[in-house]
Amino acid sequence: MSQFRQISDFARFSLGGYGRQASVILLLILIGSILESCSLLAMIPLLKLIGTNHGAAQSSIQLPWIGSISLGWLLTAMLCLMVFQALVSRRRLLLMTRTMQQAVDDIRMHLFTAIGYGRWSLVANMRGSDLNHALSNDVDRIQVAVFSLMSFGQNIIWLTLYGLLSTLISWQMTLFAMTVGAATLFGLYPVRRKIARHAQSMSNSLQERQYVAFEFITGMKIAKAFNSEPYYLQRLDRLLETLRVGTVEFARLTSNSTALFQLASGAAAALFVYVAYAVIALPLPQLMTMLLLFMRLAPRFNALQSTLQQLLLCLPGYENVARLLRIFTAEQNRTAGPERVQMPLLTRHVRFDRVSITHQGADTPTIANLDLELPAGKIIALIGPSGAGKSTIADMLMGLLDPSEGQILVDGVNLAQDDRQWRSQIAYMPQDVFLLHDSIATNLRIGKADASDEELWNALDAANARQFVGALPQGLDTVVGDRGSRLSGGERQRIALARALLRHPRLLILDEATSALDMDAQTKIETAIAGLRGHITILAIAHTASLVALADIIVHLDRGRVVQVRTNNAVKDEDAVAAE
Ligand SMILES: Nc1ncnc2c1ncn2[C@@H]1O[C@H](COP(=O)(O)OP(=O)(O)OP(=O)(O)O)[C@@H](O)[C@H]1O
Repeated sequence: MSQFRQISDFARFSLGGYGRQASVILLLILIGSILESCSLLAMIPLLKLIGTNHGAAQSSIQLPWIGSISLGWLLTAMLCLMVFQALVSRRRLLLMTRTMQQAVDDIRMHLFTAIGYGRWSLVANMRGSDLNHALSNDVDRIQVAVFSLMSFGQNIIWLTLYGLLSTLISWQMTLFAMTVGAATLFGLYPVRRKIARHAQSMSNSLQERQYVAFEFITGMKIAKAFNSEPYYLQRLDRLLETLRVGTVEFARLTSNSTALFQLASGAAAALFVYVAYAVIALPLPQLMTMLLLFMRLAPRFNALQSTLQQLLLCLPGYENVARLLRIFTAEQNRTAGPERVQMPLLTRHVRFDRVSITHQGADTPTIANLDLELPAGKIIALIGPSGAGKSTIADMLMGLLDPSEGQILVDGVNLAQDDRQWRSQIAYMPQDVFLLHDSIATNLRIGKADASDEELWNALDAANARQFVGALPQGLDTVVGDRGSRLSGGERQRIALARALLRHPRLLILDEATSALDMDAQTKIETAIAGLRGHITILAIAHTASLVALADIIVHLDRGRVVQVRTNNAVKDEDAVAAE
Protein backbone atom coordinates (compact mmCIF):
# COMPACT_ATOMS: atom_id res chain seq x y z
CA MET A 1 0.00 0.00 0.00
CA SER A 2 1.35 3.46 -0.83
CA GLN A 3 2.44 5.71 2.02
CA PHE A 4 -0.19 8.24 1.04
CA ARG A 5 -2.96 5.65 1.17
CA GLN A 6 -1.70 4.32 4.51
CA ILE A 7 -1.66 7.80 6.02
CA SER A 8 -5.07 8.80 4.69
CA ASP A 9 -6.55 5.53 6.03
CA PHE A 10 -5.00 6.29 9.38
CA ALA A 11 -6.35 9.86 9.34
CA ARG A 12 -9.87 8.54 8.70
CA PHE A 13 -9.49 5.88 11.37
CA SER A 14 -8.18 8.16 14.11
CA LEU A 15 -9.82 11.52 13.42
CA GLY A 16 -12.80 10.45 11.27
CA GLY A 17 -15.24 11.14 14.10
CA TYR A 18 -13.68 14.50 14.91
CA GLY A 19 -14.39 16.44 11.73
CA ARG A 20 -15.75 19.50 13.57
CA GLN A 21 -12.80 19.76 15.98
CA ALA A 22 -10.34 19.12 13.13
CA SER A 23 -11.93 21.98 11.12
CA VAL A 24 -11.67 24.36 14.09
CA ILE A 25 -8.02 23.35 14.61
CA LEU A 26 -7.27 23.92 10.92
CA LEU A 27 -8.99 27.31 11.12
CA LEU A 28 -6.93 28.28 14.17
CA ILE A 29 -3.75 27.14 12.41
CA LEU A 30 -4.77 29.26 9.43
CA ILE A 31 -5.49 32.34 11.57
CA GLY A 32 -2.21 31.85 13.46
CA SER A 33 -0.27 31.55 10.22
CA ILE A 34 -1.95 34.65 8.73
CA LEU A 35 -1.10 36.64 11.86
CA GLU A 36 2.48 35.41 11.76
CA SER A 37 2.71 36.25 8.07
CA CYS A 38 1.38 39.76 8.73
CA SER A 39 4.04 40.40 11.37
CA LEU A 40 6.62 39.14 8.89
CA LEU A 41 5.24 41.38 6.14
CA ALA A 42 5.39 44.32 8.52
CA MET A 43 9.15 43.85 8.47
CA ILE A 44 9.28 45.45 5.00
CA PRO A 45 7.96 48.93 6.03
CA LEU A 46 9.85 48.65 9.31
CA LEU A 47 13.16 48.01 7.56
CA LYS A 48 12.40 50.74 4.99
CA LEU A 49 11.59 53.20 7.76
CA ILE A 50 14.65 52.37 9.76
CA GLY A 51 16.85 52.31 6.64
CA THR A 52 15.74 55.67 5.27
CA ASN A 53 15.15 57.65 8.50
CA HIS A 54 17.82 56.31 10.80
CA GLY A 55 17.48 57.92 14.27
CA ALA A 56 14.27 59.84 13.47
CA ALA A 57 11.65 58.33 15.81
CA GLN A 58 8.87 60.70 14.62
CA SER A 59 9.13 59.75 10.93
CA SER A 60 6.38 57.80 9.20
CA ILE A 61 5.85 55.65 6.12
CA GLN A 62 3.04 55.44 3.57
CA LEU A 63 1.33 52.02 3.43
CA PRO A 64 -1.17 50.82 0.81
CA TRP A 65 -4.79 50.75 2.15
CA ILE A 66 -3.61 52.09 5.51
CA GLY A 67 -2.00 55.41 4.66
CA SER A 68 0.72 57.07 6.70
CA ILE A 69 1.89 55.22 9.81
CA SER A 70 4.55 56.24 12.31
CA LEU A 71 7.29 53.98 13.71
CA GLY A 72 5.56 53.87 17.12
CA TRP A 73 2.23 52.76 15.65
CA LEU A 74 3.92 50.26 13.38
CA LEU A 75 5.71 48.65 16.33
CA THR A 76 2.49 48.70 18.38
CA ALA A 77 0.61 46.99 15.53
CA MET A 78 3.34 44.34 15.28
CA LEU A 79 3.17 43.73 19.03
CA CYS A 80 -0.64 43.39 18.88
CA LEU A 81 -0.29 40.87 16.08
CA MET A 82 2.17 38.84 18.18
CA VAL A 83 -0.11 38.88 21.25
CA PHE A 84 -3.10 37.83 19.19
CA GLN A 85 -1.03 35.13 17.54
CA ALA A 86 0.12 33.80 20.95
CA LEU A 87 -3.51 33.60 22.12
CA VAL A 88 -4.61 31.77 18.98
CA SER A 89 -1.67 29.40 19.27
CA ARG A 90 -2.50 28.65 22.91
CA ARG A 91 -6.13 27.92 22.02
CA ARG A 92 -5.06 25.69 19.14
CA LEU A 93 -2.65 23.71 21.32
CA LEU A 94 -5.31 23.08 23.97
CA LEU A 95 -7.89 22.00 21.40
CA MET A 96 -5.37 19.78 19.65
CA THR A 97 -4.40 18.07 22.92
CA ARG A 98 -8.02 17.59 23.96
CA THR A 99 -9.06 16.22 20.56
CA MET A 100 -6.06 13.95 20.29
CA GLN A 101 -6.55 12.57 23.79
CA GLN A 102 -10.26 11.99 23.20
CA ALA A 103 -9.64 10.30 19.84
CA VAL A 104 -7.01 7.98 21.34
CA ASP A 105 -9.16 7.17 24.38
CA ASP A 106 -12.01 6.29 22.01
CA ILE A 107 -9.76 3.92 20.09
CA ARG A 108 -8.53 2.24 23.30
CA MET A 109 -12.08 1.93 24.61
CA HIS A 110 -13.34 0.68 21.27
CA LEU A 111 -10.67 -2.03 21.19
CA PHE A 112 -11.23 -2.93 24.83
CA THR A 113 -14.98 -3.26 24.20
CA ALA A 114 -14.48 -5.27 21.02
CA ILE A 115 -12.16 -7.71 22.82
CA GLY A 116 -14.39 -7.79 25.90
CA TYR A 117 -17.50 -8.66 23.89
CA GLY A 118 -15.66 -10.74 21.30
CA ARG A 119 -16.09 -14.48 21.02
CA TRP A 120 -14.13 -16.47 23.57
CA SER A 121 -12.83 -18.78 20.82
CA LEU A 122 -10.91 -15.80 19.38
CA VAL A 123 -9.30 -14.86 22.67
CA ALA A 124 -8.52 -18.50 23.46
CA ASN A 125 -6.46 -18.77 20.28
CA MET A 126 -4.44 -15.60 20.86
CA ARG A 127 -1.53 -14.81 23.12
CA GLY A 128 -2.73 -12.75 26.07
CA SER A 129 0.41 -10.64 25.88
CA ASP A 130 -0.40 -9.67 22.26
CA LEU A 131 -3.78 -8.28 23.31
CA ASN A 132 -2.13 -6.54 26.21
CA HIS A 133 0.46 -5.10 23.85
CA ALA A 134 -2.24 -3.83 21.47
CA LEU A 135 -4.20 -2.17 24.27
CA SER A 136 -1.15 -0.49 25.77
CA ASN A 137 1.84 -0.02 23.46
CA ASP A 138 0.01 0.00 20.13
CA VAL A 139 -2.57 2.53 21.26
CA ASP A 140 0.23 4.65 22.78
CA ARG A 141 1.93 4.60 19.39
CA ILE A 142 -1.32 5.63 17.76
CA GLN A 143 -1.27 8.67 20.06
CA VAL A 144 2.20 9.60 18.81
CA ALA A 145 1.02 9.01 15.23
CA VAL A 146 -2.03 11.28 15.71
CA PHE A 147 0.23 14.00 17.06
CA SER A 148 2.57 13.59 14.09
CA LEU A 149 -0.39 13.70 11.72
CA MET A 150 -1.66 16.94 13.24
CA SER A 151 1.83 18.47 13.11
CA PHE A 152 2.07 17.37 9.47
CA GLY A 153 -1.20 19.15 8.65
CA GLN A 154 -0.04 22.23 10.49
CA ASN A 155 3.20 22.31 8.52
CA ILE A 156 1.34 21.96 5.24
CA ILE A 157 -0.80 25.00 6.09
CA TRP A 158 2.19 27.03 7.19
CA LEU A 159 4.08 26.13 4.03
CA THR A 160 1.14 27.06 1.80
CA LEU A 161 0.71 30.41 3.50
CA TYR A 162 4.37 31.33 3.59
CA GLY A 163 4.56 30.26 -0.02
CA LEU A 164 1.71 32.60 -0.99
CA LEU A 165 3.18 35.39 1.06
CA SER A 166 6.62 35.16 -0.41
CA THR A 167 5.04 35.06 -3.89
CA LEU A 168 3.81 38.59 -3.17
CA ILE A 169 7.39 39.67 -2.67
CA SER A 170 9.11 37.61 -5.37
CA TRP A 171 7.53 34.71 -7.18
CA GLN A 172 10.87 33.65 -8.67
CA MET A 173 12.49 33.32 -5.27
CA THR A 174 9.43 31.54 -3.90
CA LEU A 175 9.48 29.07 -6.75
CA PHE A 176 13.16 28.50 -6.13
CA ALA A 177 12.71 27.86 -2.37
CA MET A 178 9.68 25.62 -2.91
CA THR A 179 11.43 23.60 -5.62
CA VAL A 180 14.48 22.98 -3.42
CA GLY A 181 12.28 21.91 -0.48
CA ALA A 182 9.94 19.73 -2.54
CA ALA A 183 12.85 18.11 -4.42
CA THR A 184 14.61 17.25 -1.16
CA LEU A 185 11.37 15.89 0.27
CA PHE A 186 10.75 13.83 -2.84
CA GLY A 187 14.36 12.61 -2.91
CA LEU A 188 13.95 11.29 0.62
CA TYR A 189 11.12 8.92 -0.35
CA PRO A 190 13.43 5.86 -0.26
CA VAL A 191 14.40 6.79 3.31
CA ARG A 192 10.74 6.89 4.29
CA ARG A 193 10.12 3.54 2.60
CA LYS A 194 13.03 2.08 4.53
CA ILE A 195 11.61 3.49 7.75
CA ALA A 196 8.19 1.98 7.01
CA ARG A 197 9.77 -1.48 6.55
CA HIS A 198 11.94 -1.00 9.59
CA ALA A 199 8.89 0.08 11.64
CA GLN A 200 7.19 -3.27 11.04
CA SER A 201 10.15 -5.28 12.30
CA MET A 202 10.48 -2.93 15.31
CA SER A 203 6.81 -3.48 16.03
CA ASN A 204 7.25 -7.28 15.93
CA SER A 205 10.22 -7.07 18.31
CA LEU A 206 8.25 -4.84 20.70
CA GLN A 207 5.44 -7.40 20.69
CA GLU A 208 7.90 -10.21 21.39
CA ARG A 209 9.51 -8.21 24.19
CA GLN A 210 6.12 -7.85 25.82
CA TYR A 211 5.46 -11.58 25.33
CA VAL A 212 8.73 -12.69 26.94
CA ALA A 213 8.29 -10.35 29.93
CA PHE A 214 4.63 -11.33 30.33
CA GLU A 215 5.36 -15.05 30.05
CA PHE A 216 8.21 -14.76 32.53
CA ILE A 217 6.24 -12.78 35.12
CA THR A 218 3.08 -14.91 34.90
CA GLY A 219 5.04 -18.16 35.00
CA MET A 220 7.71 -16.92 37.39
CA LYS A 221 7.15 -19.71 39.93
CA ILE A 222 7.65 -22.41 37.31
CA ALA A 223 10.61 -20.53 35.82
CA LYS A 224 12.23 -20.40 39.24
CA ALA A 225 11.35 -23.99 40.11
CA PHE A 226 13.06 -25.17 36.92
CA ASN A 227 15.95 -22.70 37.23
CA SER A 228 15.00 -21.43 33.80
CA GLU A 229 15.45 -17.71 34.55
CA PRO A 230 18.58 -17.58 32.31
CA TYR A 231 16.49 -18.80 29.34
CA TYR A 232 14.10 -15.83 29.69
CA LEU A 233 16.91 -13.39 30.41
CA GLN A 234 18.78 -14.49 27.29
CA ARG A 235 15.65 -14.20 25.15
CA LEU A 236 14.93 -10.76 26.55
CA ASP A 237 18.52 -9.72 26.07
CA ARG A 238 18.48 -10.79 22.41
CA LEU A 239 15.23 -8.89 21.82
CA LEU A 240 16.55 -5.79 23.55
CA GLU A 241 19.61 -5.95 21.35
CA THR A 242 17.41 -6.16 18.24
CA LEU A 243 15.39 -3.19 19.46
CA ARG A 244 18.53 -1.23 20.33
CA VAL A 245 19.97 -1.81 16.88
CA GLY A 246 16.59 -0.86 15.37
CA THR A 247 16.35 2.35 17.38
CA VAL A 248 19.87 3.37 16.41
CA GLU A 249 19.06 2.57 12.78
CA PHE A 250 15.98 4.80 12.96
CA ALA A 251 18.06 7.58 14.52
CA ARG A 252 20.64 7.12 11.72
CA LEU A 253 17.99 7.41 9.02
CA THR A 254 16.33 10.45 10.60
CA SER A 255 19.63 12.21 11.28
CA ASN A 256 20.67 11.55 7.67
CA SER A 257 17.56 13.21 6.35
CA THR A 258 17.88 16.14 8.78
CA ALA A 259 21.52 16.60 7.72
CA LEU A 260 20.48 16.48 4.06
CA PHE A 261 17.82 19.12 4.67
CA GLN A 262 20.29 21.34 6.50
CA LEU A 263 22.77 20.96 3.69
CA ALA A 264 20.17 21.62 1.00
CA SER A 265 18.69 24.64 2.80
CA GLY A 266 22.17 26.09 3.57
CA ALA A 267 23.25 25.77 -0.05
CA ALA A 268 19.92 27.09 -1.28
CA ALA A 269 20.09 30.08 1.12
CA ALA A 270 23.57 30.98 -0.13
CA LEU A 271 22.45 30.68 -3.75
CA PHE A 272 19.29 32.61 -2.92
CA VAL A 273 21.23 35.55 -1.43
CA TYR A 274 23.58 35.55 -4.38
CA VAL A 275 20.82 35.51 -7.02
CA ALA A 276 18.62 38.00 -5.12
CA TYR A 277 21.47 40.42 -4.60
CA ALA A 278 23.65 40.00 -7.69
CA VAL A 279 21.21 38.85 -10.41
CA ILE A 280 17.73 40.17 -9.55
CA ALA A 281 19.03 43.10 -7.47
CA LEU A 282 16.16 42.78 -5.00
CA PRO A 283 15.97 45.83 -2.67
CA LEU A 284 17.40 45.21 0.82
CA PRO A 285 14.10 45.27 2.79
CA GLN A 286 12.56 42.73 0.39
CA LEU A 287 15.72 40.66 0.43
CA MET A 288 15.82 40.61 4.24
CA THR A 289 12.13 39.70 4.46
CA MET A 290 12.53 36.99 1.82
CA LEU A 291 15.51 35.62 3.71
CA LEU A 292 13.43 35.58 6.89
CA LEU A 293 10.65 33.80 5.04
CA PHE A 294 13.14 31.38 3.55
CA MET A 295 14.56 30.64 7.00
CA ARG A 296 11.05 29.80 8.09
CA LEU A 297 10.15 27.83 4.99
CA ALA A 298 13.19 25.55 4.98
CA PRO A 299 12.66 24.04 8.48
CA ARG A 300 9.01 23.43 7.53
CA PHE A 301 10.12 21.01 4.81
CA ASN A 302 12.38 19.30 7.31
CA ALA A 303 9.48 19.18 9.79
CA LEU A 304 7.31 17.58 7.09
CA GLN A 305 9.91 14.86 6.63
CA SER A 306 10.38 14.23 10.37
CA THR A 307 6.64 14.14 11.14
CA LEU A 308 6.19 11.70 8.24
CA GLN A 309 9.03 9.56 9.56
CA GLN A 310 7.55 9.52 13.06
CA LEU A 311 4.14 8.73 11.63
CA LEU A 312 5.48 5.83 9.57
CA LEU A 313 7.32 4.46 12.60
CA CYS A 314 4.07 4.34 14.56
CA LEU A 315 1.72 3.11 11.80
CA PRO A 316 2.23 -0.64 12.51
CA GLY A 317 0.62 0.04 15.90
CA TYR A 318 -2.46 1.38 14.11
CA GLU A 319 -2.47 -1.50 11.64
CA ASN A 320 -2.39 -4.04 14.43
CA VAL A 321 -5.20 -2.31 16.34
CA ALA A 322 -7.30 -1.99 13.17
CA ARG A 323 -6.72 -5.69 12.40
CA LEU A 324 -7.83 -6.74 15.89
CA LEU A 325 -10.86 -4.48 15.70
CA ARG A 326 -11.84 -6.07 12.41
CA ILE A 327 -11.45 -9.58 13.80
CA PHE A 328 -13.24 -8.94 17.07
CA THR A 329 -16.11 -6.85 15.76
CA ALA A 330 -16.80 -9.53 13.17
CA GLU A 331 -17.27 -12.10 15.91
CA GLN A 332 -19.04 -10.61 18.87
CA ASN A 333 -21.12 -12.36 21.50
CA ARG A 334 -24.54 -12.82 20.14
CA THR A 335 -27.07 -10.70 21.90
CA ALA A 336 -30.35 -10.93 20.13
CA GLY A 337 -31.07 -8.04 17.78
CA PRO A 338 -34.34 -6.15 17.38
CA GLU A 339 -36.35 -9.38 17.42
CA ARG A 340 -34.82 -10.06 20.84
CA VAL A 341 -35.41 -13.58 22.08
CA GLN A 342 -36.04 -13.98 25.78
CA MET A 343 -33.86 -16.87 26.90
CA PRO A 344 -36.00 -19.12 29.11
CA LEU A 345 -35.00 -19.78 32.70
CA LEU A 346 -33.67 -23.30 32.80
CA THR A 347 -36.55 -25.34 34.23
CA ARG A 348 -36.67 -28.51 32.08
CA HIS A 349 -33.38 -29.42 30.45
CA VAL A 350 -30.42 -28.48 28.36
CA ARG A 351 -30.07 -30.64 25.29
CA PHE A 352 -27.03 -31.16 23.06
CA ASP A 353 -28.54 -31.93 19.68
CA ARG A 354 -26.06 -33.67 17.34
CA VAL A 355 -23.30 -31.35 18.43
CA SER A 356 -19.83 -31.53 16.91
CA ILE A 357 -16.89 -29.19 17.34
CA THR A 358 -13.48 -29.08 15.70
CA HIS A 359 -10.99 -26.80 17.38
CA GLN A 360 -9.12 -24.34 15.23
CA GLY A 361 -6.14 -26.05 13.62
CA ALA A 362 -7.32 -29.57 14.54
CA ASP A 363 -7.96 -32.23 11.85
CA THR A 364 -10.56 -34.25 13.69
CA PRO A 365 -13.51 -33.10 15.80
CA THR A 366 -12.96 -32.95 19.54
CA ILE A 367 -16.65 -33.68 20.06
CA ALA A 368 -18.51 -35.62 17.40
CA ASN A 369 -22.25 -35.88 16.96
CA LEU A 370 -23.08 -35.52 20.65
CA ASP A 371 -26.65 -36.12 21.78
CA LEU A 372 -27.01 -35.52 25.48
CA GLU A 373 -29.68 -34.29 27.85
CA LEU A 374 -28.96 -32.56 31.16
CA PRO A 375 -32.21 -32.53 33.17
CA ALA A 376 -32.81 -29.43 35.30
CA GLY A 377 -32.23 -29.76 39.03
CA LYS A 378 -29.96 -32.80 38.67
CA ILE A 379 -26.29 -33.26 39.43
CA ILE A 380 -24.54 -34.56 36.34
CA ALA A 381 -20.96 -35.82 36.55
CA LEU A 382 -18.91 -35.73 33.38
CA ILE A 383 -16.08 -38.22 33.55
CA GLY A 384 -13.51 -39.56 31.14
CA PRO A 385 -9.79 -39.62 30.40
CA SER A 386 -7.72 -36.51 29.90
CA GLY A 387 -8.36 -34.92 26.52
CA ALA A 388 -11.75 -36.62 26.16
CA GLY A 389 -13.42 -33.25 25.61
CA LYS A 390 -15.02 -32.55 29.02
CA SER A 391 -13.90 -28.89 29.27
CA THR A 392 -14.86 -28.37 25.63
CA ILE A 393 -18.41 -29.50 26.47
CA ALA A 394 -18.47 -27.11 29.44
CA ASP A 395 -17.26 -24.24 27.22
CA MET A 396 -19.96 -24.96 24.64
CA LEU A 397 -22.57 -25.20 27.38
CA MET A 398 -21.60 -21.70 28.49
CA GLY A 399 -21.85 -20.43 24.92
CA LEU A 400 -18.13 -19.59 24.89
CA LEU A 401 -17.40 -22.00 22.05
CA ASP A 402 -19.73 -22.51 19.10
CA PRO A 403 -20.52 -26.00 17.88
CA SER A 404 -19.30 -26.53 14.33
CA GLU A 405 -22.49 -28.54 13.82
CA GLY A 406 -25.68 -29.07 15.77
CA GLN A 407 -27.17 -26.89 18.50
CA ILE A 408 -27.54 -26.65 22.25
CA LEU A 409 -31.10 -26.04 23.41
CA VAL A 410 -32.13 -24.54 26.74
CA ASP A 411 -35.73 -25.61 27.32
CA GLY A 412 -36.01 -25.82 23.56
CA VAL A 413 -34.35 -22.44 22.73
CA ASN A 414 -30.98 -22.39 20.99
CA LEU A 415 -28.57 -20.71 23.42
CA ALA A 416 -26.66 -19.27 20.46
CA GLN A 417 -29.50 -16.75 20.07
CA ASP A 418 -28.27 -14.80 23.10
CA ASP A 419 -25.34 -16.37 24.82
CA ARG A 420 -24.78 -13.39 27.14
CA GLN A 421 -28.33 -13.60 28.43
CA TRP A 422 -27.92 -17.33 28.91
CA ARG A 423 -24.68 -16.86 30.89
CA SER A 424 -26.50 -14.67 33.41
CA GLN A 425 -28.05 -17.94 34.69
CA ILE A 426 -24.71 -19.71 35.00
CA ALA A 427 -21.91 -19.82 37.55
CA TYR A 428 -18.65 -21.40 36.55
CA MET A 429 -15.81 -22.64 38.64
CA PRO A 430 -12.79 -23.44 36.48
CA GLN A 431 -9.89 -25.78 37.03
CA ASP A 432 -7.47 -22.86 37.34
CA VAL A 433 -9.11 -20.56 39.83
CA PHE A 434 -8.69 -16.94 38.89
CA LEU A 435 -8.52 -14.48 41.76
CA LEU A 436 -7.79 -10.77 41.56
CA HIS A 437 -4.97 -9.25 43.57
CA ASP A 438 -7.56 -7.75 45.89
CA SER A 439 -9.56 -8.48 49.03
CA ILE A 440 -11.62 -11.63 49.50
CA ALA A 441 -14.76 -9.47 49.54
CA THR A 442 -13.91 -7.93 46.15
CA ASN A 443 -13.16 -11.35 44.70
CA LEU A 444 -16.48 -12.67 45.95
CA ARG A 445 -18.41 -9.69 44.63
CA ILE A 446 -17.32 -10.55 41.08
CA GLY A 447 -20.16 -13.10 41.45
CA LYS A 448 -22.68 -10.51 42.66
CA ALA A 449 -21.61 -6.88 42.72
CA ASP A 450 -24.19 -5.68 45.28
CA ALA A 451 -23.96 -8.59 47.72
CA SER A 452 -24.09 -7.61 51.39
CA ASP A 453 -21.47 -8.86 53.87
CA GLU A 454 -24.07 -11.25 55.25
CA GLU A 455 -24.60 -12.77 51.80
CA LEU A 456 -20.82 -13.12 51.44
CA TRP A 457 -20.58 -15.01 54.73
CA ASN A 458 -23.51 -17.25 53.77
CA ALA A 459 -21.83 -18.11 50.47
CA LEU A 460 -18.54 -18.78 52.29
CA ASP A 461 -20.49 -21.02 54.65
CA ALA A 462 -21.97 -22.99 51.78
CA ALA A 463 -18.49 -23.40 50.28
CA ASN A 464 -17.02 -24.46 53.64
CA ALA A 465 -14.77 -21.41 53.71
CA ARG A 466 -16.27 -19.45 56.62
CA GLN A 467 -13.90 -20.91 59.16
CA PHE A 468 -10.63 -20.12 57.40
CA VAL A 469 -11.74 -16.64 56.26
CA GLY A 470 -13.00 -15.87 59.79
CA ALA A 471 -9.59 -16.86 61.19
CA LEU A 472 -7.72 -14.38 58.97
CA PRO A 473 -6.78 -11.17 60.84
CA GLN A 474 -8.44 -9.00 58.20
CA GLY A 475 -11.29 -11.42 57.45
CA LEU A 476 -13.13 -10.42 54.27
CA ASP A 477 -10.68 -7.56 53.73
CA THR A 478 -7.68 -9.87 53.42
CA VAL A 479 -5.82 -9.29 50.17
CA VAL A 480 -5.27 -12.65 48.48
CA GLY A 481 -2.10 -11.76 46.50
CA ASP A 482 -1.52 -12.00 42.77
CA ARG A 483 -3.91 -14.64 41.42
CA GLY A 484 -4.56 -15.67 45.02
CA SER A 485 -0.93 -16.61 45.69
CA ARG A 486 -1.28 -15.94 49.44
CA LEU A 487 -3.90 -18.69 49.77
CA SER A 488 -3.52 -22.44 49.53
CA GLY A 489 -4.89 -24.23 46.46
CA GLY A 490 -7.82 -25.59 48.50
CA GLU A 491 -8.60 -22.15 49.98
CA ARG A 492 -8.59 -20.62 46.51
CA GLN A 493 -11.03 -23.26 45.29
CA ARG A 494 -13.38 -22.65 48.20
CA ILE A 495 -13.37 -18.90 47.59
CA ALA A 496 -14.14 -19.61 43.93
CA LEU A 497 -17.00 -21.91 44.89
CA ALA A 498 -18.41 -19.29 47.29
CA ARG A 499 -18.21 -16.73 44.48
CA ALA A 500 -20.11 -19.07 42.17
CA LEU A 501 -22.80 -19.79 44.75
CA LEU A 502 -23.24 -16.11 45.59
CA ARG A 503 -24.65 -15.65 42.12
CA HIS A 504 -27.58 -18.02 42.87
CA PRO A 505 -27.12 -19.66 39.47
CA ARG A 506 -29.61 -21.95 37.79
CA LEU A 507 -26.70 -23.89 36.32
CA LEU A 508 -23.45 -24.45 38.17
CA ILE A 509 -20.52 -25.76 36.16
CA LEU A 510 -17.69 -27.20 38.20
CA ASP A 511 -14.51 -28.05 36.34
CA GLU A 512 -12.62 -30.31 38.74
CA ALA A 513 -13.78 -28.15 41.59
CA THR A 514 -12.41 -30.28 44.39
CA SER A 515 -9.11 -31.32 42.85
CA ALA A 516 -6.98 -29.29 45.30
CA LEU A 517 -8.86 -30.11 48.47
CA ASP A 518 -7.99 -32.48 51.28
CA MET A 519 -10.40 -35.29 52.14
CA ASP A 520 -12.10 -33.31 54.88
CA ALA A 521 -12.65 -30.16 52.77
CA GLN A 522 -13.70 -32.31 49.83
CA THR A 523 -16.38 -34.00 51.90
CA LYS A 524 -17.66 -30.67 53.15
CA ILE A 525 -17.87 -29.15 49.68
CA GLU A 526 -19.48 -32.28 48.31
CA THR A 527 -22.05 -32.08 51.08
CA ALA A 528 -22.71 -28.46 50.07
CA ILE A 529 -23.09 -29.54 46.43
CA ALA A 530 -25.45 -32.38 47.43
CA GLY A 531 -27.54 -29.82 49.34
CA LEU A 532 -28.13 -27.93 46.08
CA ARG A 533 -29.72 -30.99 44.44
CA GLY A 534 -33.15 -30.19 43.10
CA HIS A 535 -32.59 -26.40 43.44
CA ILE A 536 -30.10 -25.89 40.66
CA THR A 537 -28.61 -27.92 37.85
CA ILE A 538 -24.99 -28.91 38.37
CA LEU A 539 -22.58 -30.16 35.74
CA ALA A 540 -19.45 -31.39 37.49
CA ILE A 541 -16.38 -32.43 35.56
CA ALA A 542 -15.17 -34.89 38.12
CA HIS A 543 -12.17 -37.05 38.81
CA THR A 544 -12.84 -37.98 42.43
CA ALA A 545 -14.95 -41.03 43.18
CA SER A 546 -16.78 -39.29 46.01
CA LEU A 547 -17.98 -36.43 43.76
CA VAL A 548 -19.01 -38.92 41.07
CA ALA A 549 -20.87 -40.91 43.72
CA LEU A 550 -23.22 -38.07 44.57
CA ALA A 551 -24.21 -37.39 40.94
CA ASP A 552 -27.69 -38.32 39.72
CA ILE A 553 -26.37 -38.98 36.25
CA ILE A 554 -22.83 -39.96 35.27
CA VAL A 555 -21.79 -39.32 31.68
CA HIS A 556 -18.68 -41.16 30.59
CA LEU A 557 -16.88 -39.52 27.72
CA ASP A 558 -14.04 -40.91 25.62
CA ARG A 559 -12.40 -39.22 22.62
CA GLY A 560 -15.33 -36.88 22.16
CA ARG A 561 -18.04 -39.51 22.34
CA VAL A 562 -20.40 -40.52 25.10
CA VAL A 563 -19.57 -44.13 25.79
CA GLN A 564 -21.80 -44.65 28.77
CA VAL A 565 -24.41 -42.91 30.89
CA ARG A 566 -25.32 -44.21 34.32
CA THR A 567 -28.42 -43.03 36.15
CA ASN A 568 -28.79 -43.89 39.80
CA ASN A 569 -26.05 -46.46 39.38
CA ALA A 570 -27.94 -48.20 36.61
CA VAL A 571 -25.76 -48.61 33.56
CA LYS A 572 -27.36 -48.03 30.20
CA ASP A 573 -26.01 -48.08 26.72
CA GLU A 574 -25.22 -44.80 25.05
CA ASP A 575 -27.96 -45.32 22.48
CA ALA A 576 -30.57 -45.93 25.09
CA VAL A 577 -29.87 -42.76 27.00
CA ALA A 578 -29.13 -40.40 24.19
CA ALA A 579 -31.56 -37.57 24.04
CA GLU A 580 -34.63 -38.25 22.05
N1 LIG B 1 -8.34 -24.01 21.90
C1 LIG B 1 -8.03 -25.23 21.47
N2 LIG B 1 -7.45 -25.37 20.25
C2 LIG B 1 -7.13 -26.60 19.77
N3 LIG B 1 -7.35 -27.75 20.44
C3 LIG B 1 -7.91 -27.68 21.66
C4 LIG B 1 -8.28 -26.43 22.23
N4 LIG B 1 -8.83 -26.67 23.44
C5 LIG B 1 -8.79 -28.01 23.61
N5 LIG B 1 -8.25 -28.61 22.54
C6 LIG B 1 -8.07 -30.06 22.34
O1 LIG B 1 -9.33 -30.67 22.51
C7 LIG B 1 -9.18 -31.91 23.19
C8 LIG B 1 -10.13 -31.95 24.38
O2 LIG B 1 -9.69 -30.97 25.32
P1 LIG B 1 -10.48 -30.74 26.68
O3 LIG B 1 -9.78 -29.69 27.42
O4 LIG B 1 -11.90 -30.54 26.37
O5 LIG B 1 -10.28 -32.17 27.38
P2 LIG B 1 -10.65 -32.61 28.86
O6 LIG B 1 -11.43 -33.86 28.75
O7 LIG B 1 -11.29 -31.49 29.60
O8 LIG B 1 -9.19 -32.89 29.42
P3 LIG B 1 -8.64 -32.76 30.94
O9 LIG B 1 -9.37 -33.76 31.76
O10 LIG B 1 -7.20 -33.12 30.77
O11 LIG B 1 -8.86 -31.35 31.36
C9 LIG B 1 -7.72 -32.04 23.57
O12 LIG B 1 -7.11 -32.93 22.67
C10 LIG B 1 -7.15 -30.65 23.39
O13 LIG B 1 -5.84 -30.70 22.92
